[in-house]
Amino acid sequence: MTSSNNKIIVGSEEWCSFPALGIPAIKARVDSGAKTSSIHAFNIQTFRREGLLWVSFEVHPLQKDRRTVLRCERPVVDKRSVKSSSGISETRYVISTLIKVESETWEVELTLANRDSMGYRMLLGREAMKGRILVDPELSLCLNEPSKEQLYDWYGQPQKNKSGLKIGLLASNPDLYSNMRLMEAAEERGHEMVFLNIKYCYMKVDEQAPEVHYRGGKILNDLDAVVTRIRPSMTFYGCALARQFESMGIYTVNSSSAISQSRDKLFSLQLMLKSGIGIPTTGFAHSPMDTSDLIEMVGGAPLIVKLLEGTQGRGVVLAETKKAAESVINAFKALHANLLVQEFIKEADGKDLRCFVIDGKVVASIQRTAAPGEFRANIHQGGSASVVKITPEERRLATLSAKVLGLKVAGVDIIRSSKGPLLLEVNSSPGLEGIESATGKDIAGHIIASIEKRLKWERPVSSSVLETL
Ligand SMILES: Nc1ncnc2c1ncn2[C@@H]1O[C@H](COP(=O)(O)OP(=O)(O)OP(=O)(O)O)[C@@H](O)[C@H]1O
Ligand SMILES: [Mg+2]
Ligand SMILES: [Mg+2]
Repeated sequence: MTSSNNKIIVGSEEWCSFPALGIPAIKARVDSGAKTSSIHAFNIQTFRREGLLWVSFEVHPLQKDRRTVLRCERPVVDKRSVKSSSGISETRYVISTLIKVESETWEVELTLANRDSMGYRMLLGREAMKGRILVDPELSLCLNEPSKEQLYDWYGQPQKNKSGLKIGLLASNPDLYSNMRLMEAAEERGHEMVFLNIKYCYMKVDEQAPEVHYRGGKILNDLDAVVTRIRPSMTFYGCALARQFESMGIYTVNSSSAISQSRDKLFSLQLMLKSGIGIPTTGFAHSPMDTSDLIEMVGGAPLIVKLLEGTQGRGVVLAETKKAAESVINAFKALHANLLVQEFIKEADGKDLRCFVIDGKVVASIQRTAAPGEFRANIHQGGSASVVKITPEERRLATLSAKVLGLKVAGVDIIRSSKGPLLLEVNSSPGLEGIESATGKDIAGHIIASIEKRLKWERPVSSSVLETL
């Protein structure tokens, strides 16, 4: 349908295609409120071709279907930095490519977004529609809609037989970004993932036939692997469940022993030191009497006092003078808390590194920078994240720390001191949001891939005809 001035009339959602990207059909949400158009892209990687910066990325052209994947390549025409509400800066690449709507073809700019826009794989913004399209928001799907047969022809029959792995996600909150991404990545790679709420699992401790049951009485006996994402407050019970799965011969990542070990901060730092990993000079105490000696032990003020139970930067205090240090330690003492005093690495200038280690390799790293006037780089304390290139020494430190604790997946925090990189801590359930949005990498996919490798699972040859497009 066209208007009197020959513009194409569209409704709120329409099918279009991108001939130069090899996308024969994709349904777009028409959104004149957005300036630029965007496409939901993942596994975004840049490379150089004939001196130009190119980007390669994958697209799921069909809604609610993560198994159909197209890989596309285009030169980068622009990079835009978008800062999310959580303070994470994200680089979005912009490409220019041909769009085809009905029988008309023209060049448009597309932002590669790594989030679904309201369940649509693409968003058609007003710049792309300028001079060519009129929107009637009362209508939808006014243009030619591809038939089911046509879609099968282009994208292959939907696969019915499940040949993937069955993986459990042992965690507490299915709505957490990290957990949603793991579920998505497993499905994307052809597996079935079930969310197992730690609270709803119970077990039969039996030498011959150990079992895990799930709320309602279902016996969990058909899992190939379990991804363990245990929050600190659930360490005891979560690790007991992980151990139970292990005794049933199910592969766990991370394993129960590695998690319990890494949750004990004193023990894990002692293990690190034994392997020659450098940490800031640290003193440990439980409600100490000899406050003054404790302070001298780590070189005097300024120093850092940490509650052993703290996370996300809570319970970490900078004491600038000996007096301040004494009062903080005495206050913690009154709480009968386990505490740690540590040399303050001033030259780190409010920055630290988070290296994400999977299977002995650093797959992504970010630098976290504290908000002005703050020394803690935690995102939860207003810090911001950016991509960083780490040195070979930092890489070694990160992989060795994960290895010493036996963690297949680890978030290793490193601080840059004048004596070289020092280890701050190792996290056995590192969050994915900060690192994925800052680097654009599919870390969840990496985790699932490491399970496939360990279980020697091979991807069945795709029945689709995508290669020929
Ligand atoms: N010795 C130190 N010198 C300088 N800065 C430090 C030191 N220790 C910690 N920091 C800063 O404070 C932040 C928080 O410290 P740390 O990571 O030890 O505790 P946490 O973040 O509460 O624990 P978790 O990461 O498990 O949530 C670090 O990210 C770092 O920026
Ligand atoms: Mg900590
Ligand atoms: Mg930390």
